[in-house]
Amino acid sequence: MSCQSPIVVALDFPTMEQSIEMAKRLDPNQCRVKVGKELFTTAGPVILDELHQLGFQIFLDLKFHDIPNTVAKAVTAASKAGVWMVNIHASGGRRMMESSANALQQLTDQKTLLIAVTVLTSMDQSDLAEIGIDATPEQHVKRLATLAKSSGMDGVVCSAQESKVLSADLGKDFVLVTPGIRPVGSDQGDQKRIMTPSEAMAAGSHYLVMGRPITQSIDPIAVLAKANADLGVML
Ligand SMILES: O=C(O)c1cc(=O)[nH]c(=O)n1[C@@H]1O[C@H](COP(=O)(O)O)[C@@H](O)[C@H]1O
Repeated sequence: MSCQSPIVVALDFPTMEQSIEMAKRLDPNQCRVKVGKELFTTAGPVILDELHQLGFQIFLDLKFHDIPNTVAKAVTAASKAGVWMVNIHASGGRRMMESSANALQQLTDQKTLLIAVTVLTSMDQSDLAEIGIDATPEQHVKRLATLAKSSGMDGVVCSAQESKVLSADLGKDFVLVTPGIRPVGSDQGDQKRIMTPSEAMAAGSHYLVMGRPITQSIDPIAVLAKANADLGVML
């Protein structure tokens, strides 16, 4: 049975041992997990097998961005590894996204959600200006998300601050995955566009990615349980 909670815990750890130790404290009925660049680079694909054996659905967050052929092959490999969700950069453009979506459609036995990253939640308008983008984060997210939808993506990664407008414009079935989630009182860190879990869900987010507020807290299980309870998740 698939997990009822929208929370995806980012296992951003420097070693396989630390990530497995954290995963064993978590419960696959209470969250999904995310494997990102740090952990995957250290541990390799075996981390996916280990987490699957513990019963978790996995978001493989490697944010692929390359020529269409290369990215299509990479998402195919991810899907064959059985991950629940994988992401690529929307700024790679239509052909990159379409070739990836087409490649996954060729696979009959596995449905992996294919999600496009729009504007990183660590960026604000001044960061966009510096890389030559003369738009607000919301304008640029809307533009990339619209392109992602028409290129066959299942959804996008954005900040929860954009969830309301994307949900209205692109429909409630277009999956919105939102990092930059900060419960009241938690440290913002390097994130710029943040929201609390309840606000994010009310805005239309489907999945909430939470790393440090859970994994670096004194009692990760308590923080996760409180977030689920605040969201009214029946476990
Ligand atoms: O694709 C992502 O998961 C992602 C996209 C984005 O725009 N912002 C973002 O923070 N992330 C990831 O989400 C996680 C957020 O972690 P915390 O800031 O510790 O909650 C990290 O693993 C990031 O790599």
